Amino acid sequence: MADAADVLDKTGARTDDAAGVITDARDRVDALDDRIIGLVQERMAVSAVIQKARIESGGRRVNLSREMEVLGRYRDALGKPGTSLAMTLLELCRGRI
Ligand SMILES: O=C(O)C(=O)C[C@]1(C(=O)O)C=C[C@@H](O)C=C1
Repeated sequence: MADAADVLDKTGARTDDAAGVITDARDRVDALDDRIIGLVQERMAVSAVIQKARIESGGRRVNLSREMEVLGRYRDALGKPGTSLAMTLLELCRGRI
């Protein structure tokens, strides 16, 4: 059975109140991460539809001008780390180039 010391240790909190806040908020973070992962998987599937249509029409998998637009949206919304996030998303969606 987890005693109070275990709970405090797991959360890094130094009081029971703080440990309760952290435990509840971590549940919300986990739920958000589940949704984010689901959205990323959905984005990968939609991106695959686009790439397949373009390749089957004789075009290339990658469209750099569109990637610049995507990078710009994330940078405008989230700053420099947004650019890194968008680059990771693009790599997930179209593979490494
Ligand atoms: O929008 C496109 O044309 C896509 O192919 C989708 C996408 C993306 O995942 O955002 C993927 C590869 C391209 O290089 C550009 C963008």
